Amino acid sequence: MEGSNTRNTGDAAGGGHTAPGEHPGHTMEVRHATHPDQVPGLDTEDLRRHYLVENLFPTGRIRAVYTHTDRMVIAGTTPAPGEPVELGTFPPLRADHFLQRRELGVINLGGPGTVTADGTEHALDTKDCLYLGRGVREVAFATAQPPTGTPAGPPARFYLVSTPAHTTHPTRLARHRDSTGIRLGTADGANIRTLHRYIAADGIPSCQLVMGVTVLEPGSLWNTMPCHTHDRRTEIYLYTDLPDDHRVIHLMGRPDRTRHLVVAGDQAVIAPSWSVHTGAGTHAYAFVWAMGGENQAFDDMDHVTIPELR
Ligand SMILES: O=C[C@H](O)[C@@H](O)CC(=O)C(=O)O
Ligand SMILES: [Zn+2]
Repeated sequence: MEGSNTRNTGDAAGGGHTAPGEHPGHTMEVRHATHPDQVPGLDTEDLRRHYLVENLFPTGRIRAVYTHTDRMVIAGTTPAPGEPVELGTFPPLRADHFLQRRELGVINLGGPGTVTADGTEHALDTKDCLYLGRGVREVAFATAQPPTGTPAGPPARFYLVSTPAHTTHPTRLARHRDSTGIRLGTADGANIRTLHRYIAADGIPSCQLVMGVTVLEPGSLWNTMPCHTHDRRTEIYLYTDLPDDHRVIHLMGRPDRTRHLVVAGDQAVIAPSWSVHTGAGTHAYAFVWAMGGENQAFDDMDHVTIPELR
């Protein structure tokens, strides 16, 4: 299959020049939407090329993926100590700045970090979530300096999810340590987990973005089982806190024609509205889930019973 993943860097779309606000090291890959009838004909590599996002957290620069599936953008960066990474803009957006027509959720998955938005610095610890609304112009990500005399810890690692926005909502921070979350699952189902809803109808207000983190208990392996689809929203899972030598077996596709992707930590999977999105790890893990689309009604799901899966 040709032409579905267009590399669209500053060079490709800008005719060799870099416009103001575009950072030469940053990249934005554009992925087209797919039809569910394509899935049964896709082999492992094709499935991964369309739905899996790897290498999302380069050091000192941003890698972004723009999917035409609900026009969600995901991106990641690992700022080197002392060298903030500016968001800027990307040629495929044809925007003066990233948030000109968009809103953004940011979750830090690494050590302590900061996000500076139009001059205001926000400190984000691991799993804290910052919402930036439409119209914010200057955004920079940094690894926090350790207090003098203390050795440097792991760098911050920022995961970004953005959707188009029709109006402005205020910047807001949700702290992981202040969130009690919702306990779900059973020991018999090997799926005890805590779901933290950050950007949502009952959380930080947004235009369409819904975003949070689910953390599995040690010994629990399954997320979202029984699983579901939601025809009014696309959802993207980013698996994290998974040791290097472990994987999540992620199920996707129409409920009666599933396929699987073998996913490592810090990789993301795009689930179009027709696709289930569930998985079992060879080890416990956490994942960031983010949705965009027609509504924000979290419970607007079509549940799939376990025997219905094929
Ligand atoms: O539509 C909602 C999403 O699939 C997730 O929020 C589900 C989830 O985090 C879980 O069950 O652990
Ligand atoms: Zn879902």
